[in-house]
Amino acid sequence: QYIDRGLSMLWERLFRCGDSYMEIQVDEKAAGNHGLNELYRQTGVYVGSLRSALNTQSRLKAYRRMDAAAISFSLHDNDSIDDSFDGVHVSWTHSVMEKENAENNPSYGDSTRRSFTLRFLKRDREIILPAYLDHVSKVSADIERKSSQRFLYTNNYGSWEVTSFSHPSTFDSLALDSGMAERIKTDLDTFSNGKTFYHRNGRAWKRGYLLYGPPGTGKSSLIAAIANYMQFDVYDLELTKVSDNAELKSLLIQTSPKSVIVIEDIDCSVKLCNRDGADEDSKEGTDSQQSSKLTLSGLLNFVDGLWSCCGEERIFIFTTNFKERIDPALLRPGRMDMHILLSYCTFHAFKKLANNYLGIQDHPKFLELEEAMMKSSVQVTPAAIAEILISNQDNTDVALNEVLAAFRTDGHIRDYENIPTKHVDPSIGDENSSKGSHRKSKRRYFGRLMPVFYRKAKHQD
Ligand SMILES: Nc1ncnc2c1ncn2[C@@H]1O[C@H](COP(=O)(O)OP(=O)(O)OP(=O)(O)O)[C@@H](O)[C@H]1O
Repeated sequence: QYIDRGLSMLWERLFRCGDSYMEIQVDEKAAGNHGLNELYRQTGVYVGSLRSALNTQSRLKAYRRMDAAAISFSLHDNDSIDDSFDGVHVSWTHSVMEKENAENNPSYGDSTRRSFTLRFLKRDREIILPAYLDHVSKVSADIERKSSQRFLYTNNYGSWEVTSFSHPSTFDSLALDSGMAERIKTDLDTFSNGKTFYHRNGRAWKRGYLLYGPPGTGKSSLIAAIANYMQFDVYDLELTKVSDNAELKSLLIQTSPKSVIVIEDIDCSVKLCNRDGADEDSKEGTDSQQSSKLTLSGLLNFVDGLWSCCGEERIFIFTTNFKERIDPALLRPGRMDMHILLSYCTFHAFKKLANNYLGIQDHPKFLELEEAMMKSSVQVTPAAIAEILISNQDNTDVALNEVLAAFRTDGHIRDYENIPTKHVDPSIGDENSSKGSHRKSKRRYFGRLMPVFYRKAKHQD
């Protein structure tokens, strides 16, 4: 096999020797003994990810990084693989030379010298250099990010505490209105591919989403789905645990690029002072008041100020049950670019939940259900429907009858607009505060909200 391979490489070289080729060697070690060459490692990841690697290679190397969720592949020693970029054909060869051949070169101290060689026609050099090598670096960084463990950070008075993030929510599991998932995914894709656009227009490469709507309509689940779609880490910012603007800035600086920064229930997080640093009772803000407090202008700067650009490709997400209670300054484009209403369960969303929890795409009862949903004077959250379906997942008929009953019931009805505001004093921002216990119970019951049905609101967005 080795002789065959050697002969075919020799034949290829002889055959191509008349052509004007250019070769670029990417050594494992950086020139001048400066440690390992990052581009070598990235090339290994890249060539192993090429579709042709699995389809055409007769042998590959497999490995798993310490923090990686998936197995990766790389080229075997002295094998070659083809690739194309912008219509140009290139090939990579992974060469491994034993010490006898490498010992004349003092820069290689260990027993083997490994390198990748990129080969392409000289006339294509304008296309390949340096764009193709940049492409190799970018693709491999994306692959590594997607296959590695992701993290959920929560702030605790000035620093982030970290735990692994493995929320299962995806755009496929979410029950959303028709076309909404596609619209959000398109926006995320445009954002993700928009580095040049943002830089050319002098804008920070960040995007803000406001998710609003009644409790139990999937705001937290959508955040998890967005983070999973983008393969980003999540920073869950609890404003009640931020003592002042300086601390907010310091937390922001500690976040990494390619992350989602979330402030849930922004309307009830803290009683923010106005933009001048004065709260509603005292309109005369001073400099010292501003720095010793968390103010609205501190929060505005967090989302849109100079420091908000300290890490690239970041997504800010605010959630609220009451959009009208948020200061308009926070909501303007550039801060919250897309406002997404998550509302009560429509028939379209219900079918998704029925598929998720009962495994059915259609049922004779669906017609009756659709009619009941249209005529009903009550509205049911996806969380409540999900709860009914989970409790009756072994019996489809019972589950569907209970959903029908929910839309025909007069019991458990609340007026959504009458839910009290959950404002709390920032000075009591601990787990015993009403906000703290709201968030605590929300975390405890994540996915298990009590079924509460709401009367149809008179003025819905
Ligand atoms: N649109 C949805 N699609 C699928 N499941 C949903 C949806 N909405 C709610 N659920 C289910 O209900 C549970 C609670 O939803 P979630 O916490 O995302 O709601 P929320 O809108 O963030 O509520 P709150 O305003 O109280 O924070 C989820 O774990 C999920 O199982």
